Amino acid sequence: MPLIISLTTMDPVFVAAAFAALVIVYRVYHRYTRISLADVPGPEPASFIMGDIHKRQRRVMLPGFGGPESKAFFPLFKGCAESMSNKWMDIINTSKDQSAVINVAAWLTRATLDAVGEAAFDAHFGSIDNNESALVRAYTNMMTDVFASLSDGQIFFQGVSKYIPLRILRYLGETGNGPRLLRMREAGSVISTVARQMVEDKSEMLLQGEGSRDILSLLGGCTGPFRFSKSDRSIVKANMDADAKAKLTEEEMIAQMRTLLLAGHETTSTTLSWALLELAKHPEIQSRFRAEIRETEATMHKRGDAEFTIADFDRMPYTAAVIKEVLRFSPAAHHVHRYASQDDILPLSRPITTRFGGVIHELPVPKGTRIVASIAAYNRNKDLWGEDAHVFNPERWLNGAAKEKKTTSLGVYSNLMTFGGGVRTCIGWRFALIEMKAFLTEMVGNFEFALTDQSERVRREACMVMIPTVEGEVRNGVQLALRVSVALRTEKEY
Ligand code: HEM
Repeated sequence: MPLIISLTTMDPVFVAAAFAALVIVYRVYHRYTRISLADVPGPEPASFIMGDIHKRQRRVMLPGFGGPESKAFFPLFKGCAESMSNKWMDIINTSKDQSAVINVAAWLTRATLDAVGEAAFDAHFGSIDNNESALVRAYTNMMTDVFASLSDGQIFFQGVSKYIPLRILRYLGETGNGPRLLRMREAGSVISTVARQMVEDKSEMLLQGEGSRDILSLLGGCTGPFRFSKSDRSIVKANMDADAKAKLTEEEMIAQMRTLLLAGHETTSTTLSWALLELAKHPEIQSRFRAEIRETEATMHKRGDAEFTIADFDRMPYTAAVIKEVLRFSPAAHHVHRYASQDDILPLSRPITTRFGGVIHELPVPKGTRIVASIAAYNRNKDLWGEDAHVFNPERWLNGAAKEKKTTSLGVYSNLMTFGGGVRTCIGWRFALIEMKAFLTEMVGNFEFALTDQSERVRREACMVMIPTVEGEVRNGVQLALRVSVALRTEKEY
């Protein structure tokens, strides 16, 4: 009571000032005693937003990327790999010493573009035969032309772009005339035209009852979440008749196709390129890998088959180990972005020392926080992968070392972060695995890969994916030149 009485007799200005001072003291006390993300040392983040639109679009596409669907594409991937290796064989046969220096990364970009075209859209781009088509020209070196070697000004703009309203950013993207923007718009326009044409062609085919197993057919055909209506001549319009929760507008469909075309070939070709570089650096690993391929071919011939089947891979543990190690060691996408949609607290597997010397065991993540999660750092974290985390060593997948230290279980495949994780996990990860098996067994079965004088200068250039380039020659785009020769077979191995 005496306190209340004395407060009521005090000068109100003094009371207000005292109250404000108390609030400030409390705020300062709270700021320095509470754990804050701001105290954790780390880089500045950026992000994109999750939401219902994403959920709906993903639900529409998911049926096309299941296990059986991806496995069914194996012969098709093998066909694309064979077309490429036939071309390499021609180059080698016409060279003087039965070997040739080939920019394997550039070939793989085109071969995997053909593979995603056939599998996802039942479209025959013919990129392996014709590297001058509009689509191939649109994609060739697009990532390095647009994203490589940014100037200080461009990096600064990227940093501040998160404070600029989306509408203004879009306007700048549509009207700006810098060479990178022009390149991106030109490529985008070619790719959209091809996508629209594919939708039209597929609509016509489905009308004729010729839908196949490709993803576009699943979107517009009878096995997907949409029903193709004969009274309507377009997949997109048919899709508009479908359940409102699971429909794509025309623009969304074209956008999805553009995403699939890009995400479905740059990532796989890049990973395959890094695989070949590691095999060239480690001839003993390459030989062991080839020996397993030969052994499987022998079994296959014995039973009267001429081609690998998907089941053969279950008997190829070293192949699986090489692929896992490539995915760990050289993840195509080096980081993913997240945006916290609600307040959360992350428990830490290892305490962090804050910038003020405090030790924290959990991390508050306030709503709205932008997060950059490093795939490359997770995949080479010594706590998880051991002291040799920075060494390319497929053996770790066979001797149990890869599993030994795991306290976490992350992602969709072998505790690797390569395909991301959670609601935005790579939709095409099974597709990619089957494709990589098809390409690697074809390439390593037929060819030997060795380093060249240029190999020392090969660098990963972060252009959304880690593109192989040559130091000092980034403007020349994707480059990974290896010496390729025919892998000899003994009499018995034919
Ligand atoms: C080795 C090959 C591949 C790698 C390393 C890879 C990696 C990734 C990563 C890291 C993400 C982001 C996940 C996240 O934010 O958490 C992603 C998303 C995506 N990937 Fe892949 N990817 C590969 C192959 C493919 C293929 C072959 C396709 C399609 C044919 C594909 C289609 C997509 C799509 C559509 C998304 C967006 C998914 C969503 O936001 O829901 N990817 N991929």
